[in-house]
Amino acid sequence: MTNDVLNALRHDINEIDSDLLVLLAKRRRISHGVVEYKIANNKPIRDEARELALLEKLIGYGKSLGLDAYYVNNVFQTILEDSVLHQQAMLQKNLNPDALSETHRVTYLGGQGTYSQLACHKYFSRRPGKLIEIGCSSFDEITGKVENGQADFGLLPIENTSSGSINEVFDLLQHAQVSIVGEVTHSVEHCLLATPDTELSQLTKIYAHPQPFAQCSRFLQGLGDLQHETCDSTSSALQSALNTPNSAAIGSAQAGKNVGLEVIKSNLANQSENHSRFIVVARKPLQVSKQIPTKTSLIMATKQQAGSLADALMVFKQHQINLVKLESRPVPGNPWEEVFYVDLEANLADNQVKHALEELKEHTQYVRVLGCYQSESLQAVSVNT
Ligand SMILES: C=C(O[C@@H]1C=C(C(=O)O)C=C[C@H]1O)C(=O)O
Repeated sequence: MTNDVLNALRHDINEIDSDLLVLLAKRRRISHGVVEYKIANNKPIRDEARELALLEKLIGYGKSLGLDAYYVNNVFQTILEDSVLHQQAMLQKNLNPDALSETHRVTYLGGQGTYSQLACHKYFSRRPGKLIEIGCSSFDEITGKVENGQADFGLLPIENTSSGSINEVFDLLQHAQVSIVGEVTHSVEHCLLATPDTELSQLTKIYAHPQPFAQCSRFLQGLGDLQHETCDSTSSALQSALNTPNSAAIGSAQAGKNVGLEVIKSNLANQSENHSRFIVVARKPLQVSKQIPTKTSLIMATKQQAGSLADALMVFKQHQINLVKLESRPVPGNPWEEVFYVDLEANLADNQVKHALEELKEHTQYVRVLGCYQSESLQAVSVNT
């Protein structure tokens, strides 16, 4: 094959890709139109029966065109997720017109190329307006900037599929005067990043934030006796690796590329599916439409007596409220006392949640609602392929 033939084929591929983008943009605009109907008719945003019918039809049609079911399913699950999350964000904007202004100042840990920045872009890409990013060097600084009005939103990682809950953030939520207004999940692909031509065997030191160290513990054990230096953020780990011979940092391939570091090993995390969930905090709570899946997060301290946690949890059962997370943390300054963080699959505006919170007071020393927000962990419809 000559170069000209290759170029001609690539030209055709480029044209098809552009056409696909035009069609995707058109599909998204039409799906935005559907929101108006759903608002006017008070219908849930998500229609799983429609999604299933659509996927089955597309998979069948795809087969007749020689496209395998797995491929068609994957492509359209991504399109549907985008469509539903965009519609939900539009509905939320409609309900809270003042919450997202023309510009939003968002603060997160570290700077360019950090997982926090990637999650921030993912969350705000679905929300119109100009993004002003403010990098911080600690979680305290993030909530501080939201509390004192220097930022409108803060992004905090709360849990990871490999390393579990991020205790520092749970502890911060006990006192910070902020409300949880959103969540976003982002896949985290840890790589070992070093200056060009550095070999794995030459490394004497690795820089990383404590979270990547925990999430890649098995890979690191296999490397033997290397020095580990913890950094405030992935951005500072990258800078240290840039300035120190025979060292590497743990971060995303993109973050490395941004600063001129190369990937010397990828897929470092203990679990191949490594995802982090971030919460979005603001000064004021938001209202969440009953037409979308919602989470309510609480913090509660049970009474110091036998069975008090079980009694508190029974309240949720009696009101048929599904609990999706329960985390306990010690109370600073009161050794052996615990507070519990609870995520409910429910809307604070629902009557059963209001009644449950009222009853919960009888079984607890205190209860505080941390926020009610749009749940972004969409469960994809399952289709036979
Ligand atoms: C667009 C709609 O809303 C959602 C998005 C869908 C889509 O993008 O095709 C399908 C069903 C709904 O979950 C709709 O109800 O038609």
